[in-house]
Amino acid sequence: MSAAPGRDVPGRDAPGRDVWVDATAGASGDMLLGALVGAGVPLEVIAEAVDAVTPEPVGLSVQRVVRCGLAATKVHVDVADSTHHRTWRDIRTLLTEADLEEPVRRRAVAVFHGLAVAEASVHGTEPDDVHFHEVGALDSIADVVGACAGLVHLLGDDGRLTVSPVSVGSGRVRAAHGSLPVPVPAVAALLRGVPSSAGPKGSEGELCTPTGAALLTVLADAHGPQPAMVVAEIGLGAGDRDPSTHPNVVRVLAGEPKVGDGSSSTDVVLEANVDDLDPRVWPSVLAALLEEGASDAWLTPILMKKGRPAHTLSVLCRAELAPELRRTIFVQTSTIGVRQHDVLKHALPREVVTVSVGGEEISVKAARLDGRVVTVQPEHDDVAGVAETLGRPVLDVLADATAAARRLLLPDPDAVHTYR
Ligand SMILES: O=C([S-])c1cc(C(=O)S)c[n+]([C@@H]2O[C@H](COP(=O)(O)O)[C@@H](O)[C@H]2O)c1
Ligand code: NI
Repeated sequence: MSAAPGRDVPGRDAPGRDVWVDATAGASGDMLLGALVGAGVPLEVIAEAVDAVTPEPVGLSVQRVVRCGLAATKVHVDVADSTHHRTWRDIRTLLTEADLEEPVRRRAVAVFHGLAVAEASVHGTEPDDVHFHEVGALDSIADVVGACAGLVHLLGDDGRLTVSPVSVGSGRVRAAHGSLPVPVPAVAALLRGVPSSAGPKGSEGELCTPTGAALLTVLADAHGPQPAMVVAEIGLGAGDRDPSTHPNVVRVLAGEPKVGDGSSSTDVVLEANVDDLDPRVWPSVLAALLEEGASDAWLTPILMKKGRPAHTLSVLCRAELAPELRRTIFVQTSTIGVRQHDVLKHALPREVVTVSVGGEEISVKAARLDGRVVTVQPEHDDVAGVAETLGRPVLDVLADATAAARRLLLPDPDAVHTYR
């Protein structure tokens, strides 16, 4: 199998939006498509990705509908062979050979892989051999690929996807194997470790489908209430059902991450005092914590009880990462206790630009206050690498990179007090 030439979306200076998906009324693939279109994703973006994957034509159309009094968007997916069964192997081949943007392909493969693992675990088979039944039909491929393309369009290169607690419904539902309990087994497996509940009072039936659960869990960067953001677009996506108990819609809110005043920061600091760890281990502990998403990790020398020299390990991270990072601390150090404090973090909006020194590229991080650049910092690893390549002192390359970045970003780069 040869991979199609993937497209890395070159030159798309994606102004990444953060996205919050409200799945408190459940979610399915087509509801997510509707919500994405409602939030401003052009239908052509979704159609182009779906056409690249599906072997037979898939028709997509948009309808304005009302669900329990709320105006919403319904995306209809029209296919000819909606009962065709495919294995995960078949679908992986379709995705691998399709002319898709790489970020879309990566996500679609991950979502189907998540579905295959969940189905295999509940049916006692191997993921590669999972027959997707309803989920393998063209319309479900369209749901997954279309939703991935829509999300990539909104998120850009650096947006974050947060998903609310997921409502699953209650009762039983008819599927290929007869009547299944809700949440259906694949949904229950996919939602392991993620907040979920039955959902709106009085609602019956399947609110979250396996496709919806896979999209939400595999693609989410975080789970929780709406993060601090300046909302720009709102989309409500409808499915087929319109119960009287609640508006049966998924909501997508997209906007700018709210940074700059730190007023609703959800960061935490994890801390432990450690006096009995082989000091040679610390560098790999810090590296592992940073690799797993910590914003910063550091050691402070301290003098502990009984006059013992020791270290305080401090880890700054987003609140949702705390459980995983705490686990890493317990596994990789000798501590048997970890403290946790909430911290208010004031973060300036930052951007990364590329400058050239001696024909070599160096990334430079710049931060703005009230729209004006207040600091430029060349990435030290880049500087050191370029210094080695050019056979020049690191300090010289650092000075050249800083000067180049100042020329690029500052109105008067030579002024002594340019930043004020
Ligand atoms: O056919 C099978 S094996 C099947 C298994 C499961 C499990 O949870 S296991 C669930 N279902 C039902 O199929 C439809 C598919 O929904 P999608 O929108 O995700 O395609 C849904 O009603 C599931 O409950 C089928
Ligand atoms: Ni199943």
